[in-house]
Amino acid sequence: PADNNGTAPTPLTNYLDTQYFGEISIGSPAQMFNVVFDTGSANLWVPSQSCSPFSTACFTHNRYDASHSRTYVENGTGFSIQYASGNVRGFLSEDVVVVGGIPVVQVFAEATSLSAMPFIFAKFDGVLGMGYPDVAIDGITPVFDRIMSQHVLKEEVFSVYYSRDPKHSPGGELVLGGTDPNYYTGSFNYVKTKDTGKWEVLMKGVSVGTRTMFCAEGCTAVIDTGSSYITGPASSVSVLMETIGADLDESGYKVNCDTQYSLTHEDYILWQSQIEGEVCKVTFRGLDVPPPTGPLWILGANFIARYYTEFDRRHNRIGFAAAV
Ligand SMILES: CC(C)(C)OC(=O)N[C@@H]1CNC[C@H](C(=O)N(Cc2cccc(Cl)c2Cl)C2CC2)C1
Repeated sequence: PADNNGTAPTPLTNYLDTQYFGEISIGSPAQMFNVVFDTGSANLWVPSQSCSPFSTACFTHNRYDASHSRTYVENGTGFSIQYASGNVRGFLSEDVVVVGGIPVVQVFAEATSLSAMPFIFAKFDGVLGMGYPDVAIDGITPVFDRIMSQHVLKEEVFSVYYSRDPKHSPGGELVLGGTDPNYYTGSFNYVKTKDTGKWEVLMKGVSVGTRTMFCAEGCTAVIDTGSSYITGPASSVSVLMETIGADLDESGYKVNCDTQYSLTHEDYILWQSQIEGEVCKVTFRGLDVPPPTGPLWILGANFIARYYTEFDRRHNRIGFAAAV
């Protein structure tokens, strides 16, 4: 349950600074799942026991077994999500879901097919969407809305800390109902959400040093805890990468590791040791989202790792503070 000051923390695991996930349970007795708490979506789905044996991505993850839960309620409505990078198909079920110790009766999707790309790379089992109900597929009330209607939280907010060091424990923390002062310094700077219904803000510009290079007249930025990187219109990102001397190859932008960056490079350079030696990946990606949704920038995990973020449903605003 929410602890005595009306907040409920969930520790997160940091996998390679690109996937941050925490544990929830579904069913009675509890079946445990690792989920990404994704502000860019608003549905809960986990792999299903009745997943096709040919779906590798399904088979290498924890699967929900309705027949082993005494609180399972059948629904059966079809469900599918089309991601940019893949898709999830299945059917709806209802059961008790426990997040941060708070139980809710929740309609969620049992995934019976998960596209190999990208889910074979996923260390998490499923996704718990923390977006607004407007984004929810099949009009399902999202988990956080079910928790808010229980009036157990001190504030109708949730906050996210993502560590920047895979060795740091915990790798991050989600707090329902408040913030965790252990993970930020200074005060919050609040930004109104663009039009309520999505965790997106009006970004006033993208600058390198003191020079505003893009979005000078304002553009949309999604604050997306479920995305690994910062993405922007491909043309803008390619100019940005040129400025920092990065080259593009099939796996994204790279720079050589000993180039000094006047800009806080640790915020967007991901050092990885690979077979062929050390590789420094730039965590910016070009991604052209077609209108009307796009063009937009997506500020993902590496942005959130730099700025402790509070998502405020009461005031439809997002707060940023310097992460420790
Ligand atoms: C329109 C709608 C379907 C709601 O859009 C979304 O749901 N949009 C989601 C927005 N947030 C990121 C989501 C995403 O890309 N992944 C895949 C992913 C991300 C990082 C690392 C890995 Cl390995 C993977 Cl598989 C889900 C896991 C969160 C899509």
